[in-house]
Amino acid sequence: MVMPALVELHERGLLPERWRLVGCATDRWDDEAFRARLEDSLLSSEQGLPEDWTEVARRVRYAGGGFTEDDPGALPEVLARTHRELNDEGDGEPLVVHFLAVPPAAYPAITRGLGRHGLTAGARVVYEKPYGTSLADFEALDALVKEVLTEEQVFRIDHFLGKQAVQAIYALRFANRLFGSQWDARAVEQVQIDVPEDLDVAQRAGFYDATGAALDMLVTHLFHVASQVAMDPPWNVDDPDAIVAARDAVMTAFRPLDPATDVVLGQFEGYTDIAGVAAGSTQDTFVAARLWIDTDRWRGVPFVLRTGKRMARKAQRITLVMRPPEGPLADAVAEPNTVEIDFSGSGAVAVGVTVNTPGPAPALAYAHTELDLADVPGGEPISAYASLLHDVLAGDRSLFTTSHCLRSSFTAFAPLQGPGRPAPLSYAPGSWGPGEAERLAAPHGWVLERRRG
Ligand SMILES: NC(=O)C1=CN([C@@H]2O[C@H](COP(=O)(O)OP(=O)(O)OC[C@H]3O[C@@H](n4cnc5c(N)ncnc54)[C@H](OP(=O)(O)O)[C@@H]3O)[C@@H](O)[C@H]2O)C=CC1
Ligand SMILES: O=C1O[C@H](COP(=O)(O)O)[C@@H](O)[C@H](O)[C@H]1O
Repeated sequence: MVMPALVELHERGLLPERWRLVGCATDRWDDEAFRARLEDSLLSSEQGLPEDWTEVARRVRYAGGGFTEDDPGALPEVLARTHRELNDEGDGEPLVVHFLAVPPAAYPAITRGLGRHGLTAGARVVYEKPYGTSLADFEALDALVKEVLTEEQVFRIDHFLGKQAVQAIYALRFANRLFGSQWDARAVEQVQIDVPEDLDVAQRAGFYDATGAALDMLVTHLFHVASQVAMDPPWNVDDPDAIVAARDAVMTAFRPLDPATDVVLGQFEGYTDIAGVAAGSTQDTFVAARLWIDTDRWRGVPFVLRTGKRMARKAQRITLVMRPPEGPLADAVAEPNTVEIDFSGSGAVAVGVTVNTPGPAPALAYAHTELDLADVPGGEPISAYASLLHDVLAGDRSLFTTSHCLRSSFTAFAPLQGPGRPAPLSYAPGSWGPGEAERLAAPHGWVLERRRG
């Protein structure tokens, strides 16, 4: 994720003139071996190898031997050398960004190590999600991070907040009375945030079996997308503090999940046969949850969230299911109106409406239409990671999460990690997950699944 984003920024001229990438992992490769690995992974990525790969590769360094408090491996020495190199190339103190794209269990040792080995001065540190693995673990990590770093140095990333169409919600709501005036419990019956994935977990079985769908995706990405949909209007969309405050406020109103009635977990058949997955693992690879948000705007409206691996297809969609009409045609309407945001890629906005069928015998029909944001003239879509990495370099924190917000999301999530956690139900690979999840989206069902089969 990080390397393609860096290459994207480089190709668009959005990186500082003098930049370097220092990779750090346990393997004791040299720079050339690391470059070869990056080259392979870029070649097999959607983006491909940049035209000026030689120029990019020239800027890549590698520090092996891992990095912990007790043993920092080669990182301090390679960073010091790189620093000198950059100073020789021009004026101005280089900015160091430590990007922790590692499992959450590694954060405490790395954080302590950054402090102990003198690598924090003037640096920014990006923590991947999940930032903590439970409420207690989050609190411990948060206290440790605050001992070592100032809040201005910390960037807790959740790349779904950087997706273009997740950000496009502001324009939809706040620049269009048509949508903005309907964005509440009076008009909306249900909100669906549906992120099925057809992807397997075999490439990252160790991480995945220690994490599971609910921790990997629900308390992180899906809760954050829910907060973007549900937030009250910030006092100024151009003020990062206003956005952060609006997101924090709505997350405080997330009601703790009730696992007995509002959560269905699943595990795809064959999961425990994957190398790296513990024998008899009860880890979830699917989660569907009904979240209640106790604000005046949303009280009584279920937010139904769903994601899972090896499902029927990949999609990322927010659907506002609107309440039925009142008046003379109320009984003739077969399908609810929908306002939809496809937040994969550069995104799309769609509506489902009831229209008249043209012809001699007028009848009502349901029609669905979609506006691809990539077709908006002048658009130059940027990937979520590139956009967020650019924000880190610029020091813009509006799309990064705060401790307050993560405390609220782990508090709402906590019941699912207690004794009430339901056992995962089995589902067939290539399906939409356990049938039991259907009831959470009642009465209309999961819109994405119904429409696309
Ligand atoms: N994969 C994805 O699609 C996405 C992942 N993320 C997040 O990124 C992070 C990493 O995920 P992913 O890359 O899939 O996970 P991996 O299991 O593939 O781990 C990535 C790297 O972490 C290093 N690592 C593992 N354990 C430790 C440790 N104890 N100390 C130091 N380094 C360690 C490994 O280095 P080595 O091989 O040297 O041990 C490995 O190269 C997670 O927090 C995940 O939530 C976020 C968005 C998308
Ligand atoms: O963080 C993660 O996100 C990916 C999905 O992200 P996308 O933007 O590439 O669609 C998910 O597959 C992975 O399990 C999770 O760790």
